[in-house]
Amino acid sequence: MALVEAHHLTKTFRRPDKAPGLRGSVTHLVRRRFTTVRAVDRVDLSIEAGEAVAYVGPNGAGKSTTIKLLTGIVQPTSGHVRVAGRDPHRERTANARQIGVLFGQRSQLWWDLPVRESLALLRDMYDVPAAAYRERLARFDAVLALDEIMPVVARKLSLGQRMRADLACALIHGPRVVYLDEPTIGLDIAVKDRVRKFLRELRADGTTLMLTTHDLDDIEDTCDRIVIIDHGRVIYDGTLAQVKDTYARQRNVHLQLAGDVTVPDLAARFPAAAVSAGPSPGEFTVAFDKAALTVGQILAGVIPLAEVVEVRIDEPAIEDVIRKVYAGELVLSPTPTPS
Ligand SMILES: Nc1ncnc2c1ncn2[C@@H]1O[C@H](COP(=O)(O)OP(=O)(O)OP(=O)(O)O)[C@@H](O)[C@H]1O
Repeated sequence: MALVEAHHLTKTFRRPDKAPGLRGSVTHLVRRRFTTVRAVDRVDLSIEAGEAVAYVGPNGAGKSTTIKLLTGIVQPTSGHVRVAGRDPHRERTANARQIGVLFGQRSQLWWDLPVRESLALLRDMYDVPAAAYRERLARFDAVLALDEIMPVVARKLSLGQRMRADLACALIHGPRVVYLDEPTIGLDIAVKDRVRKFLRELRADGTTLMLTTHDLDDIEDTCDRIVIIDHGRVIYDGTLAQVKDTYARQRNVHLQLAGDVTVPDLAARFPAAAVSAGPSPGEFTVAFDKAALTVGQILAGVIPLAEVVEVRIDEPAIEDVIRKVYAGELVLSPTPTPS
């Protein structure tokens, strides 16, 4: 059985349907009307131990609500969810021992306590053995540089320091599954790198990760699998490589050539590609579908025409694909087949 299992998981909220202003409030008191919002709509998920899954979607897609369902904070309206065989809502206390949660926009630190004391409180709450506690702190310190923030009262931490401390708090009890909701939001590049490195190490240790993020570099750095949600529904679930291969097959090869080669010369060689001249003499870009042509074939076609001084290949970025999905320009099939 998978570590995280959801079947037709659904959460609806009732939102008051109220006209603005005092008149709207009074009318609402007399005649209550509500709109039902399906925040999560028949979501199926199956995450195996040790996987790192990116859970992405536009604002309001239902990401945070899914995390809240998996952590047991909210109860499903319908459907089924199990984490390590447990019902997260009904068995909240037992579930809390096996999961770690980080909400990037909210802290779980005790505001008036130094970081060291927040960690010690969590150690006691979760009955973490002394040796495991010391070993974990040492390991976290190596990547998150905790020592320098241990004596600082939480409310005096900068955002980056707070996130490092919160990550340690979310993991001090050695959870099997970690849910991270926007773990790098608002952080500068140096702290982002530190956090991503930490996530990679966690993953290497066999911890299962589920990550919601708007920062696509987080995904490329940490996850192999991506689940895209929109309007509460899963619209794609597959590997990152599959998304790229299936929906981002366009490749660009930039060539610097020595000799009298023209765009028509190259275009005649590669009728299936689009050839354009670069900004300097001898520079060309060959844009092609990787299913139709390979870089090797392009080089083999160019070498008889001119000396190749430099070659650069653009890999498709996952954000291009996801941006198109968000903008409605690309419709992903839920079970894509690789080309
Ligand atoms: N407690 C609530 N009461 C009413 N509606 C809610 C509640 N929580 C979430 N919603 C609605 O459910 C939908 C999904 O919200 P959710 O916060 O899960 O989205 P999200 O993908 O995490 O968005 P974001 O990227 O902006 O954080 C939205 O329409 C939101 O307004």
